[in-house]
Amino acid sequence: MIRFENVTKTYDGQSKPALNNVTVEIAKGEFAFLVGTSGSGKSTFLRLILREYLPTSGHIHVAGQDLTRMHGWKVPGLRRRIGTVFQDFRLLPGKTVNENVAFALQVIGKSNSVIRKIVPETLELVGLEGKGDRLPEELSGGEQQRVAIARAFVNRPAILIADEPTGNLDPATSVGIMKLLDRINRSDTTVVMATHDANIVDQMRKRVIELSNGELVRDQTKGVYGYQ
Ligand SMILES: Nc1ncnc2c1ncn2[C@@H]1O[C@H](COP(=O)(O)OP(=O)(O)OP(=O)(O)O)[C@@H](O)[C@H]1O
Repeated sequence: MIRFENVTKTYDGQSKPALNNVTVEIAKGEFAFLVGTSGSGKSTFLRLILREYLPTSGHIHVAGQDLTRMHGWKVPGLRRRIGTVFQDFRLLPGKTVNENVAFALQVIGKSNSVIRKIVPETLELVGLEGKGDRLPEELSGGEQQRVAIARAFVNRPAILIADEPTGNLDPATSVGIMKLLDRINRSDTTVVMATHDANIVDQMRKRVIELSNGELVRDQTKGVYGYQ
């Protein structure tokens, strides 16, 4: 589903690469944690999957397409197949939960009747039934992250990318969010999650890919966080 072949990414004006000759493959339906100290290249890895940047060298294949050869007009189609969740939720303020989730369907041209059916189904899936008319600012952090996950998943993407999704949440709330991501993964969605949350990684025992100074230094099935 995601394949990096000798991928190096050096940002403009930098001498040191943010990612250095990374080769890795994440299969359809897998759940992979991306760990590493601050600045090790995790966000760069995720942004390359979304084709926010092209690699400086190497090749990236996502959902059967070679991103280095992909025409720019195809990028929105690629991103429709990838849901994204971030530490800071990134919900639209002043829009209700229903509107936040519906927005993801409106931009891809789904009809109102489809939206009226799918939005409540997805809110129920993430445990927010009955909260569709609330505003994000009226919800707890954990609930806001559930809205963000509903919005990321409402279009049933092939891949879900999560960058520190539990970074702003307390441990108990984080466990709830991880159960939800696990459930989404079991519905055959490939999940790649960058995290600094050692407890979560140690509890979940999923694949762990570790970056250090832009290099892939560990790739472990049923892995642990593994460093301080
Ligand atoms: N837009 C950019 N321009 C220049 N350098 C960048 C840019 N984005 C990231 N970098 C650099 O690339 C390296 C990797 O950064 P990246 O954000 O991928 O790390 P990270 O592992 O996600 O860190 P964190 O855990 O703090 O989010 C760092 O040295 C960073 O300073």
